[in-house]
Amino acid sequence: MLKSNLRRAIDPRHAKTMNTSELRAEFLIDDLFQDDEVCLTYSQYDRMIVGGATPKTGPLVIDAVDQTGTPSWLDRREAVLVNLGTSGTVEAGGSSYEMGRCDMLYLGMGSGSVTLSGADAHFYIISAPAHREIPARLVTIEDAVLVPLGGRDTSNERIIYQFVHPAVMESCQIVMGMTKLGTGSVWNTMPAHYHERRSEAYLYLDLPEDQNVVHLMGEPDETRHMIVRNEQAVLSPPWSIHCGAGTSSYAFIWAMAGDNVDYTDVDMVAMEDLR
Ligand SMILES: O=C[C@H](O)[C@@H](O)CC(=O)C(=O)O
Ligand SMILES: [Zn+2]
Repeated sequence: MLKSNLRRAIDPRHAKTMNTSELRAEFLIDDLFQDDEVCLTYSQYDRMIVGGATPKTGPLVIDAVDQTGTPSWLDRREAVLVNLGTSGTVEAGGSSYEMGRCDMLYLGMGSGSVTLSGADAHFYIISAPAHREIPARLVTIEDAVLVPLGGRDTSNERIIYQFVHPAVMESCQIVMGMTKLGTGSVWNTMPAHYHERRSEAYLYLDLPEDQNVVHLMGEPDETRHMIVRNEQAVLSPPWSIHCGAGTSSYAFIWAMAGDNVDYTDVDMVAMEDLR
């Protein structure tokens, strides 16, 4: 079964009036992984699709998705699938890909329907509009470019793994990777930034079931927080910071889409400017 829903783009003037449940309804996706379901959220922020697929008892197929208005969802889009379980298989464009944990599979425009299987697999899905065909590519953690950041004295020692990134491969809009915090480090993306030219989605993972991440969002001088659990995702509008602190160490998958694929094109926020 495939379920998809639409989320509208929220203006920051509206966002700052929202209470906890209103913020969560617009910006948190907490139902990505349901047995034998594909669950897609189509966001009007850069028309990113953020989803999950859990092929528990048999294969799942993604083909037509109402919100895209095309016969097959990748007719005018590209996608990246990440296996968060153990071994899993993805079939697309006449090829079959075996995926280990946290491998990322890039599928270009025109890949057609996608079949996902693996009783112990569950897949995180990101998609964005594309303007040309780029060949599919399986990117493993060995293929990723590592960027160490932060330090122990600021509780943010972490490694950025760039998977779908100009340093590794071409894409149309998607820039995507994973960040793992060192033991004892809890802060991600601090000092904070936003990027007016791209939207972003975070999926928190490797967080123990009884722990939380306090995710910070909002304009730099009007911040709000959401309490996030393991394997829940957050939509980050172009006007919003996106960072957080966990009650333990964790990792997260970040994915962006927008006007450029320049990872460094960010609007940094000075510590003293946060409110
Ligand atoms: O624009 C870049 C994204 O927000 C993330 O890659 C940031 C991140 O992983 C980190 O600082 O920990
Ligand atoms: Zn960012």
